[in-house]
Amino acid sequence: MSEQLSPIPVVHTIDAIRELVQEWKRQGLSVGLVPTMGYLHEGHQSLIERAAQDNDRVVVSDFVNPIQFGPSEDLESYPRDLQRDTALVERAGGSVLFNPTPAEMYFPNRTTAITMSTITEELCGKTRPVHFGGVCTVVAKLFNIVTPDRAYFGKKDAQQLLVIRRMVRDLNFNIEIIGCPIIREADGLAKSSRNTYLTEAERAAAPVLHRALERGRMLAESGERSSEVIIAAIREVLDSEPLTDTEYVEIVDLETVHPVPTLDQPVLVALAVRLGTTRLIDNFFFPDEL
Ligand SMILES: Nc1ncnc2c1ncn2[C@@H]1O[C@H](COP(=O)(O)OP(=O)(O)OP(=O)(O)O)[C@@H](O)[C@H]1O
Ligand SMILES: CC(C)(CO)[C@@H](O)C(=O)[O-]
Ligand code: BAL
Repeated sequence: MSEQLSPIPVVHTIDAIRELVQEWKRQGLSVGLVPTMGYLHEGHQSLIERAAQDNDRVVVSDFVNPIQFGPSEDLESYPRDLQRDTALVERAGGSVLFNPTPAEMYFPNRTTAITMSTITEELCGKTRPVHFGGVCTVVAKLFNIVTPDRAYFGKKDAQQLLVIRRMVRDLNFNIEIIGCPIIREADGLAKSSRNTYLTEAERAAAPVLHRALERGRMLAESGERSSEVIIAAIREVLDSEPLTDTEYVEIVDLETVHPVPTLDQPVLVALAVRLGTTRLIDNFFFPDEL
């Protein structure tokens, strides 16, 4: 089943996307996968453009994955606009949009899931306990359905990138994982589908996340190695904005995702902040190498 909203096909079934990819593989073409939850913006666009540079064909999945949302999270209100997404995928050089329904992706009596321990319990995992299990399960399914040569993930969701790399290593997926840089608004706010939830006042306050991280990065670049000092400096900037409610600011090891006292190895400096009801994340890798 495939419907023509624009010149690129929009495919809704697993059989149809498999058929398309198998035909490409018969022709010896390489395939990139960009997993998304839709409501696409320039962050997603950069992933698709990179995938189109590296591969002959690019599958963009557009699926708001119900099993990665907790019961009190925003599954129902998550923004959706398939028509706009299709146009963006086409402009960015994608070959097909894969937009299954939840019923197509999940059998009603599904009993198999991927669970990962330790690294999914840190950072966002503390307040989103079911999140990474749901992400790993859907990404593993997408990997099996699309069988891409390469898959593209944004560094904005840095813990997700570390988790997916680990899953690929642990379960021997023969897929190269490419981490892509964070795309930002002119005022520094990381682009995110959830930015649309912000009120005018919250949107005006939101660049404080990036300003706070830049303060931390400057300290690290000027030789500061104490996590405590850097975290305190980041928190001070966040606290200067009355609308912020900080969930965490942490500096973690890239392998264990466990907090480290000093920046003596490559680290991820990550934060999650609530502005009203909207939860935003941002980060930087130090050194910026992943
Ligand atoms: N600003 C960005 N720069 C680079 N990559 C991004 C950016 N925003 C999202 N991505 C990446 O796009 C992929 C799909 O993400 P998703 O569809 O959840 O978008 P999102 O804007 O992050 O949404 P949300 O608001 O739910 O966090 C992920 O790999 C994510 O890291
Ligand atoms: C990787 C992903 C598409 C899985 O649903 C999602 O977590 C996201 O959009 O980052
Ligand atoms: N980009 C992460 C998807 C989520 O927050 O559910």
